[in-house]
Amino acid sequence: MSADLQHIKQVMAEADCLFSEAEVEAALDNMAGAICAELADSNPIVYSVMNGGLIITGKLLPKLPFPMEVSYLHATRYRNKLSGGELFWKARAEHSLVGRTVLIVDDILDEGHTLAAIVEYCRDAGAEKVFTAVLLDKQHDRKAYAGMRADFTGLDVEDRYIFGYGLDYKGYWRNAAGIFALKGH
Ligand SMILES: O=P(O)(O)OC[C@H]1O[C@H](OP(=O)(O)OP(=O)(O)O)[C@H](O)[C@@H]1O
Ligand SMILES: Nc1nc2[nH]cnc2c(=O)[nH]1
Repeated sequence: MSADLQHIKQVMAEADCLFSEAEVEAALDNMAGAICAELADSNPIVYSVMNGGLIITGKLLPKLPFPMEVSYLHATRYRNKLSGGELFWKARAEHSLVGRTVLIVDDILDEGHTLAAIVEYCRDAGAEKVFTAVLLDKQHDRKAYAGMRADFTGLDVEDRYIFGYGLDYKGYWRNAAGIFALKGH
């Protein structure tokens, strides 16, 4: 086994589990109920924000029993690093958003620059209403603007480097079935 993979395994062995798979699933059920109450009759376009939004979108959407279109956006500002930089767009919307209700699904609202930029992009593209859903909201006072929250949030999480359920550690452990915090961060 390469030294790198040894490190990746070590990171998981030493990590703290903040939320179990069952706790995440319960949070997703709650989110689904709230989203359904708000958006069931809005014929939304749902955008998963790649890569981190992949797992939570796949888990959440089958819990929403109403018509919707589904696609993805790809914007990243961490690029497998532990701190964020400038937002880099890899894929934008292909649908016309004019007059549409849009739901953006991502794994985490940390500082919020990613979500803020995506919301602005959808509004500029003519969306009538833009909603946001994140599994995790990281608790700190470094948000893009004071009091920033998604419209739908699964769990509040402490101010540490998180991985699992779509969130990566150096590109790994997006597949981890729980929410984990990196030792010492
Ligand atoms: O609230 P912010 O501080 O802007 O950070 C949140 C964003 O960071 C992560 O994406 P990342 O840029 O790591 O790309 P990835 O989804 O491909 O991992 C995460 O998936 C969110 O999209
Ligand atoms: N993997 C990961 N990506 C992030 N993007 C913003 N915050 C985080 C975090 O805590 N973990």
